[in-house]
Amino acid sequence: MEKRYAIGIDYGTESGRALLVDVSTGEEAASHVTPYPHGVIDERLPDSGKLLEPDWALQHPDDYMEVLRRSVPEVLRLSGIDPAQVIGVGIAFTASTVLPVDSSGAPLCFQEALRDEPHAYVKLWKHHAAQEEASRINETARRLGETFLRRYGGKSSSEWMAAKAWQVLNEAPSVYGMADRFIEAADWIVERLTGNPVRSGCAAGYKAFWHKREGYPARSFFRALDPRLERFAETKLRGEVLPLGSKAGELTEQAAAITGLRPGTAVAVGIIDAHAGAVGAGAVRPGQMVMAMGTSLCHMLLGDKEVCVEGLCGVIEDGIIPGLYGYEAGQPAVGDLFGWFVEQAAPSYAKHAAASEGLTLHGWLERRAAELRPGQHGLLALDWWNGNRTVLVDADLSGLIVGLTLQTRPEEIYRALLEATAFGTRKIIETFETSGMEVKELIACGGLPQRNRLLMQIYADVMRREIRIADSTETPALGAAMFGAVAAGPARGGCAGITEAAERMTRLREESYRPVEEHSDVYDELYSEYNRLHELLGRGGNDVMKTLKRMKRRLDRVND
Ligand SMILES: Nc1ncnc2c1ncn2[C@@H]1O[C@H](COP(=O)(O)OP(=O)(O)O)[C@@H](O)[C@H]1O
Ligand SMILES: O=C(CO)[C@@H](O)[C@@H](O)COP(=O)(O)O
Repeated sequence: MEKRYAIGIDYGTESGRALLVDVSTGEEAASHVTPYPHGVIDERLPDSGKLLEPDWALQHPDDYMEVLRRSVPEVLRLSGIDPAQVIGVGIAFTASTVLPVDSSGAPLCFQEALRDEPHAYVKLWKHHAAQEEASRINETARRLGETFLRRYGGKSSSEWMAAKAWQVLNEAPSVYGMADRFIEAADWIVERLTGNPVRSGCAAGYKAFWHKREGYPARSFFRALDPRLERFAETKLRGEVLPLGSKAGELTEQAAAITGLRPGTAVAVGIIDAHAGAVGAGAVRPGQMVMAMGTSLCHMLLGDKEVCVEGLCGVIEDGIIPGLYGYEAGQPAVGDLFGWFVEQAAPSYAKHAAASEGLTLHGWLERRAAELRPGQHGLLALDWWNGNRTVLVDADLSGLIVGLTLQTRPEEIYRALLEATAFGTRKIIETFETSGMEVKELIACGGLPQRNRLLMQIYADVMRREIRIADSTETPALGAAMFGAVAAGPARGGCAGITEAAERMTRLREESYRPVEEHSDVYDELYSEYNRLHELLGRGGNDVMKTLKRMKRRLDRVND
């Protein structure tokens, strides 16, 4: 029989990737990346150059269309397969990445009159300027005794739908008024492909307080936030919410013309990229934790019971694998933190040395840092360069390095930053365990496990656990393709369910990272100091980080 394929499209922070996969073996036939032409818009709007405030992060929705226009035809061309052999398409997307659209589903920023209006653009997941709204959501939900917040570890984040939409209402009420709906970018792309305005139960569950039996929080909650929000859920969040594994619809003629695929190809309901990564890493059993390690780090844990864990991002029934509870936790700066050091803080001599040795600066720093013994640099860092997502859930926290001296070298700082992110992950795992959740197995996926061996060894040492690595280097795209195969269904040569897709299409690498006892002993000591700093500065009543942030915001505004 002729081979059947699915395409997974993974919309990341900086770029979108299409992956063409054989649905019976998981063999990756072709992949293509389209960097977003506008990238992450965090300083100025594209056309007018209008300055954005601190903590803003926007995107241009046409960049997402560019991925459809370029990467999908390109994987067909590279593989040489007949488009008729592609039976399904799945979409993985960062989240909560949200945009306001008009009644035709067109983004408001496409309107000439709104091109100069920051609130008309996509708010990327790492847009952190709605912290005030998030804090008020938390206070109000607590005051009213709302139970939905328990599913999110007692706190909602400034990254999520309600905080972002409320920020639009507060700062640009006319834009809020013009928005027919606020939607996740994943759902927007699915709507472009199928014409169907359906919402992903995964994104709605983790990022918009939706629950499969209870729906969205009641009107009274939204009214208590702000009377203008009373009908927010039933108006601005309109659209049928479909569970993962369902078909959102079929490719329209128009979408087929853009992508080169056949009209009628099945399109799956969208999925958050990290969750798709967990599926693409083959996690289907309770106790498996997948760490999607890239710009940020998302920890996806499968469980067979619902436990409310302090400060975790969310527990959603069927949220990753139908039939299980999917837990999400995360650190919002991991690759980005190492990237910050390389781009903003490493001295020029290191850059020259790396170039003369034919290494990237990351590679050079990693090699040097690997020569150090754990603890030898005398440093300890808190990894909060982009705030803390779990367990403190506070975007206003910031980074810290303790122990710097006149002798401190760049590779020492680099190593301390790698370690800080590992300590942050250990804190998350320990929080799960003390809440009664079992973490039996660690699987890593994403860009970082392929790029930085030292980082992975440090994680194994800090966690005192073996870490297995997903075979695919593109697990979010693979997971999306798997959902595409499920949406197509067995009659068209696809899969009957996601567990079958995982059996057929995923595998782990032979090689794994194992802890080295004496390293782990040192890291136990350092971790207990990390923990002390975590408590002292994260919730010990010491507000120094918040004071500094407030001061910066005030002065940035004056400078505008
Ligand atoms: N060798 C390296 N070691 C550590 N971090 C790296 C290395 N190379 C790139 N990075 C960081 O990895 C991140 C990109 O990760 P990747 O998984 O490709 O992207 P995404 O999270 O957008 O899918 C960037 O933040 C970059 O700074
Ligand atoms: O927030 C989530 C998942 O909940 C991610 O989409 C977000 O962290 C972006 O991740 P990456 O850019 O893929 O590291």
